[in-house]
Amino acid sequence: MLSSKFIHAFTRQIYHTNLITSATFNVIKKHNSTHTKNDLVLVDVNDKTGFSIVTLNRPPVNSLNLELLSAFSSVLDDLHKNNSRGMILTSSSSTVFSAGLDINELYKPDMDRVRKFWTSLQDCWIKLYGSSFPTAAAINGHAPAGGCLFAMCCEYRVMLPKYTIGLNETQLGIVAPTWFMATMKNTIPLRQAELALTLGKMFKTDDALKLGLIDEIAENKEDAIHKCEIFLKKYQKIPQTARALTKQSYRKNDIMELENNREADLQLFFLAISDPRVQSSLGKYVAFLKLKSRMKPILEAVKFLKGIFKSKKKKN
Ligand SMILES: CCCC/C=C/CC(=O)SCCNC(=O)CCNC(=O)[C@H](O)C(C)(C)COP(=O)(O)OP(=O)(O)OC[C@H]1O[C@@H](n2cnc3c(N)ncnc32)[C@H](O)[C@@H]1OP(=O)(O)O
Repeated sequence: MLSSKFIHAFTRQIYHTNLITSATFNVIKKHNSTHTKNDLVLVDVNDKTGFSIVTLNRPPVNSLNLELLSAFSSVLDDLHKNNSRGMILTSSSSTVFSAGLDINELYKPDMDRVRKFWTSLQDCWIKLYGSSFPTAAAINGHAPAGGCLFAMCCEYRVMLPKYTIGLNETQLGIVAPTWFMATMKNTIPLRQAELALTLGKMFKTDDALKLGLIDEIAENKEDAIHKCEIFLKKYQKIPQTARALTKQSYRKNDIMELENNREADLQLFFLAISDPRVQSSLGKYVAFLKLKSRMKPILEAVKFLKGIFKSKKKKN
């Protein structure tokens, strides 16, 4: 049976696509500017296509904290209300799409804040995965864990070469929630999803393409956005309501599973982060990331010296 919330969402969709007149679309058309949600999420509507480029903008790595998730959730509401023609999700970083959940939200958490954090993550997933408007991701950098999740929620993925994408949770000693797994099962073949999830595997761009985790490779961010636009334009000839309801029907079991069990999912999350073994893994991971970040200049210097050494050897 459909949950009342889901029926409401469907009804709202029909209302939006059938009853809201072109006046709503004109509002979008007039605004060809960049809107900000606390600067953490930038929205740029193209007046010719009606597509919104939504840019995650939390340097250095777009790690998903409460504030970023709340801003993103509110952007998704706005796009829905404005009957958006389509969304392209990307990042303001030149090397990272999103580093996934902000580990600082999970490690030694404040319980009041972490409740809001997880609830916001649930909101974003429900709104993005079940959005009435078509979505594509221009993955212009690494996309581990939550970054991969948001990319997989979109209906089409274009990625730049030499980056990595995947649900790496098991490598951190944590278990991806069932709705993360469901999103991956909806994206790549079941058997491959099981292997990828249990191994916590991160895929390089080429391998992600072979697996079907992404749909295309682009030369640069501009090309990625262009390829996403070509994908979204395919829907311009398809009646909006039929497209939206087909997508939502396809994804409804996964969405209803979470909609109907939000509190249980929250309790499971609390249980996981209260486990001393999980906290210990997260603590080690935070320390590893910090060390890696501090070692960067040294590693880069070593790489540079190696390069000089190699070219001198070639000359001799
Ligand atoms: C318990 C149930 C919950 C289950 C669900 C979990 C889902 C998740 O999303 S868990 C998060 C998993 N994310 C990762 O494993 C990614 C970790 N980060 C990286 O692999 C790399 O940072 C990167 C490949 C994304 C980028 O590499 P790059 O060399 O460009 O940057 P770094 O020098 O590594 O990082 C810069 C800076 O950012 C901090 N940082 C990186 N990732 C996170 C993060 N996820 N949360 C918080 N902070 C992060 C890193 O420590 C550096 O900070 P400092 O310069 O201040 O040390």
